[in-house]
Amino acid sequence: MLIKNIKELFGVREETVFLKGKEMDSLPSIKNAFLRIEGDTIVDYGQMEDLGPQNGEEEINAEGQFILPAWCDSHTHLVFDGSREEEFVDKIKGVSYEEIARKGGGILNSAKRLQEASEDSLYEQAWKRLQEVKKLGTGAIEIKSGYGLTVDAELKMLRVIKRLKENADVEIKATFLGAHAYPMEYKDNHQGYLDLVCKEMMPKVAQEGLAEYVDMFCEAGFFGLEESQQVIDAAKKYGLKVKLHANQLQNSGGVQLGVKNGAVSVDHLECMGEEEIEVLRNSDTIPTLLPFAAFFLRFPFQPARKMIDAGLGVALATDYNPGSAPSGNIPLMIAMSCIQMKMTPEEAINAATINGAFAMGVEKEMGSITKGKKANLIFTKPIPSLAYLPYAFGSNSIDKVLIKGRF
Ligand SMILES: N=CN[C@@H](CCC(=O)O)C(=O)O
Ligand SMILES: [Zn+2]
Repeated sequence: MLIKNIKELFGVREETVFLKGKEMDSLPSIKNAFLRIEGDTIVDYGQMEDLGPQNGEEEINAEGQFILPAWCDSHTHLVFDGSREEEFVDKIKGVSYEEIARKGGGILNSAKRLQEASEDSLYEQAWKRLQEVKKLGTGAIEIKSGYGLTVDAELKMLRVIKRLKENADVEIKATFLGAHAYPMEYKDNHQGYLDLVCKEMMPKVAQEGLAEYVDMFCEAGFFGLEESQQVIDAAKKYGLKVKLHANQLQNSGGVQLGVKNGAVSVDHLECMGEEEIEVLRNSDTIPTLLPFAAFFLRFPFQPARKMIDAGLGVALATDYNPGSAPSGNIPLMIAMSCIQMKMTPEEAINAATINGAFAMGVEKEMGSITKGKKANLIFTKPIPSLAYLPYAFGSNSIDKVLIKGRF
């Protein structure tokens, strides 16, 4: 397939490197470009004037359109049953997120529903969500368990993710999040639940190859530092990589714990001090910001500007889940990051493409326009500039999406 007359092709990179600090503000591009695809792979690109002889391949005219690499959403909870808008209304009326959780709402509410739902129903609901985010440009997505909280229900969730993986063209990575919340029956027996997660669930997850990552909600009131360390130690034992939900509600030491243990990423980061930034600067752990959760729960937005100005590279992800971020709309998330966190459009796009790809281990195949990578592309409608994308935040500026060489 040959795509011709592209107004501007963005995210063109010969080399795949995680972008940090000032590098994040550059999104290399080619104006008046062509792009050649063979099967599911990008094989060539350049300026129209350098397009050599054509060989009767299928042609697409992208006149007036920009093309970008598809998004890599490195943090979602896409598999869940139903929705939680009654809690949304409670929050409007003044009940806090923690209060809702203490009364058995929140994560436990979703867990109760998920335990009762059939695997087929969960699969169908998640499949619909996947189709919805694909239309908005998502070409790779990480999905966590964590609404099961029993051996059977956690495995059921992970099998749903496995099925999605087998049937979807979007790239999917699975994460085991058994340590998401303590079920009511373990309220006074945390060690009992930790043993269940580490000694019963995790061996099965590893044995069936159901997840590549282990995550935990590392936060006072959920999994404390010592409790999270137990989960990390078990993950290491089973050869699973570590991610953490950290510093959402407090400066709880989650960032430091993640860095100390070589976590791939620490995610959320609403509560960040100088020390956390410094610790991250001296590590390979990726800070992943989840602005939808801050927005939806009316928390302060993550200090993206401060972090990037301090030389850090960040990834952005939606956190798509029924409780704190019921949306997987990356164009909206990019707009929010520009408007509320003062990221430039280039920084936000890099954070949701190449840096997101690193945060979910797909950087060799996705996240940029690079020869040999998958043809995962977003075609915009005719828009005046790249900045128009976040500027016109309520409009859908996406015309079509190509995933692995297919519309
Ligand atoms: N913070 C922990 N877990 C999810 C929300 C879970 C929920 O409220 O259902 C998150 O990433 O925001
Ligand atoms: Zn999350």
